[in-house]
Amino acid sequence: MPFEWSYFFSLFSIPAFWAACWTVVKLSSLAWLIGLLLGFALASAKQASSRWLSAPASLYVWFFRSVPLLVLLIFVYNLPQLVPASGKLLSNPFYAGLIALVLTEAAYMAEIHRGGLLSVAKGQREAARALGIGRLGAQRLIVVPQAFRIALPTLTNEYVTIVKLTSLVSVISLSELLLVGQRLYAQNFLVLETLGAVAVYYVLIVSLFGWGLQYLERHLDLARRKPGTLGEEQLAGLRRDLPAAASREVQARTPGTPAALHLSNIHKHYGNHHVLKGIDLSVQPGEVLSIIGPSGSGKTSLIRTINGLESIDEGEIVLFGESFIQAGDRPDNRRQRAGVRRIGMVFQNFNLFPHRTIADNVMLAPLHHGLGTRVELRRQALALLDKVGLLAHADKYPHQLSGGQQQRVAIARALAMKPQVMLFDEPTSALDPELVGDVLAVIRDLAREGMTMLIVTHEMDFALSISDRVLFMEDGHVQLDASPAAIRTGDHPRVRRFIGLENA
Ligand SMILES: Nc1ncnc2c1ncn2[C@@H]1O[C@H](COP(=O)(O)OP(=O)(O)OP(=O)(O)O)[C@@H](O)[C@H]1O
Repeated sequence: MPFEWSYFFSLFSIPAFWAACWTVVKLSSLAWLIGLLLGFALASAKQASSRWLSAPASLYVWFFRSVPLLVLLIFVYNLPQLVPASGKLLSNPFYAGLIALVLTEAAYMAEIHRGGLLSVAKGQREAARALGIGRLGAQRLIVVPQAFRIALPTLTNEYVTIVKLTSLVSVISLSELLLVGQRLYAQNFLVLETLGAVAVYYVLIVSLFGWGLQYLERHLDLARRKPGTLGEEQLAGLRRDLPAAASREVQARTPGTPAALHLSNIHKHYGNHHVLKGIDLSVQPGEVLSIIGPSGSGKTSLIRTINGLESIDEGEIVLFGESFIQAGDRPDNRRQRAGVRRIGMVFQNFNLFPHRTIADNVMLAPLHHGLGTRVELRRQALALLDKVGLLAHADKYPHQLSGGQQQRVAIARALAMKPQVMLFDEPTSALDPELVGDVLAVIRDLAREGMTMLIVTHEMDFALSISDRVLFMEDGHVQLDASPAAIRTGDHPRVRRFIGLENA
């Protein structure tokens, strides 16, 4: 029997098919959208620290990924036999189909979202926390946008899967494409022609929406965004409008003012590993301290405890005379968060927010904390970028900058919160040697301005030239706390050997 081409083509002008197309589009889009939201809630619950959230979410995902959609469809459609009150909704095959699809898809999409959430680096959350941004704010501004971009290609693919799965809803008599086709070939037996047309309708829907979602993907792909460097004329125009970047009050060292930081008897364990063994330390306003010592001596651990990124097991940290961190504190509590806002942190790996422009990175935290209007804060951000020599790059994304430039943006980002103390955790360790100088120059300028700073560094010449005091740490203890001059001239063979002032 020859293929009936004229009949095949006539199927594209049948209103029932176009109505079925619309049903498929509505059903798939709603199932995708609701599944997307529900899946995200499930993924977040699955990652929660509370078992009361993670256990039910895991159970849901496990169960609904295991049940075949066809079984679920028939079950949901027949549920009114068991729960008559549900009959109003579920006797409509569209809603019964939608509910079954959402139940299944939410389980799949939860796993896709979870993959996205897991791939957002830990440093992103830490950077948010160091800027005083709470857990919810960090999720909304930093984690979710990045996780969504990562998950989008797989989520797009899931839309295609849903469109095809809607053909199963024909078993509960929804007039979607397959059922319209089946009704036709049951009368005329032109099975191949009819199914051929049904296939074409599906391909049409998948292609149209697939292209739409691919366009969205491309639009969100940061690698494709390449804003240029601003020209001299633009820079001159911008500078005319900028406030001075004096971002904080210089702390006067007058007798009687409380120490900027006072650490007493700080102990820290990682499991059985005793990393900080009773650190006592006072830092006066405007003082610059460099912390040096062999690898594993506890330098990074110490600096991370000072802004609450690590908890302490014993001791207390007092900030400008006010209790800030105590052993046994609930992490990220209100008192700590208020203190953290007074401390700026610069990380070894910069931890810039890759989905935001450079200017947005700098203004994100002050905007979140309501420290000014968007216009004022953008001007302040541009002034800070000018201060660190990066105004021309304000509208670029972090991936367009060198490591040294990224680190200078990270310093500007920390300064935007007008901190009273700055912490630097090996700020130049991840940089090529030729990029180190510019970052150190920015830190040196801050020291000259009187910023209170603690700097973990392996740059010995820098540490000796910039610091009021150098702390030498070894095995969780501060072995020496002395001025650079005292280290140069004093009898400290171990430290002098470490610094390279004496041969081993
Ligand atoms: N999150 C962690 N979990 C378990 N152990 C850790 C953790 N962070 C650090 N440590 C351990 O604590 C010790 C001190 O680490 P820390 O990073 O503070 O040393 P450091 O002096 O900064 O070293 P480096 O100069 O190499 O960065 C090391 O032995 C390290 O392995």
